[in-house]
Amino acid sequence: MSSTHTEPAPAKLNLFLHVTGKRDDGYHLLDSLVCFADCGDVITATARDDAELTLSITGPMAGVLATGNIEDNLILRAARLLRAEANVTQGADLTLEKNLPVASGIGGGSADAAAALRVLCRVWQLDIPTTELEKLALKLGADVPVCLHGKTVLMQGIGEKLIDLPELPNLSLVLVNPGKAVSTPEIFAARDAGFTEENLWDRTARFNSGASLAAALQDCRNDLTLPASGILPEICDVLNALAREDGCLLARMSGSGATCFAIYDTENQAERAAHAIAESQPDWWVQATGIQTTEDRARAQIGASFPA
Ligand SMILES: C[C@@](CO)(OP(=O)(O)O)[C@H](O)COP(=O)(O)OP(=O)(O)OC[C@H]1O[C@@H](n2ccc(N)nc2=O)[C@H](O)[C@@H]1O
Ligand SMILES: Nc1ncnc2c1ncn2[C@@H]1O[C@H](COP(=O)(O)OP(=O)(O)O)[C@@H](O)[C@H]1O
Repeated sequence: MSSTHTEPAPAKLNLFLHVTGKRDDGYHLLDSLVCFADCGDVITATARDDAELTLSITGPMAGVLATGNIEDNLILRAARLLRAEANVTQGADLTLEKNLPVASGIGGGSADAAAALRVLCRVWQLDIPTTELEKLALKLGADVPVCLHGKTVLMQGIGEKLIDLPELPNLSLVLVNPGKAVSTPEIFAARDAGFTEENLWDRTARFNSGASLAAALQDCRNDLTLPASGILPEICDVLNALAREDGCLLARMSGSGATCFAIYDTENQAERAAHAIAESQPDWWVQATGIQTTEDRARAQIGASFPA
């Protein structure tokens, strides 16, 4: 059996994000509908005979991550943690193809950490129960458990409570980032509103189209949009650019920003919107995409990557 394996690290989307409380340690309690886009980073790992862990970073968004302190990368932090907890003596050579903008509210680092845990379990042939792996994931960041889970869920607690939901219809999405990073702790700290009630989302609801899902999402919001756009006003420009394109059913920020997404009525409209926005704003990151379905996840199990 080959000792090289590849795992996709899909972009995480918070279709809504309600802040419902705050813990004594400063972490916020969330209620968020999370799904995964059909685009993202890609992690590859090859087992080594010695104990070394290496990481090389390629791809259009490698930038600061490749020139910064590589030891701090969430992929190596995940690898070190897994190796220690599972008493592994082998090392691994890892590569990250960085396609997602960094610090952008779509969980790039968290998705990478989760994919690193998954790929290393395969490379090192570890059979760790999901609950144990999720506990380990939480030590790496509040968003890592949901990225490890990789399915549409209602995420609560600080990110550790994951409630499965009926599958969503595929969506015609456009993701846009204005090319500026925002800091998650800074956005939470800038929030001065009260808290939103928990459990506003009907967990049994099934949607047969993007339009019916978008209609239900109108009753929800992203509670971090106000503090984030106070810090980075370009977020309002991104939301306006998405909203004014034909067929836009909903435009909203994901996570702590600055990436925003819009749901369009048809795939053609999403493609046209992406094209128009990219043309008028060449410095923005613009991506037309769908969401991960059960079929996509099944393909991922056999090492498939994302569509070009
Ligand atoms: C806001 C969310 C929503 O999905 O997404 P992103 O914007 O990161 O994509 C996540 O909760 C981000 O999770 P993650 O990026 O893993 O956060 P962590 O590294 O654990 O925490 C960074 C900092 O953010 C704040 N934080 C994070 C999560 C949370 N539930 N409450 C918080 O207050 C804390 O100040 C914490 O010190
Ligand atoms: N593999 C990685 N990809 C992206 N960011 C990483 C990675 N490893 C460490 N980081 C750091 O994690 C922070 C959060 O990045 P990211 O997870 O992309 O943000 P967000 O969760 O808001 O999308 C950044 O400051 C970045 O420097």
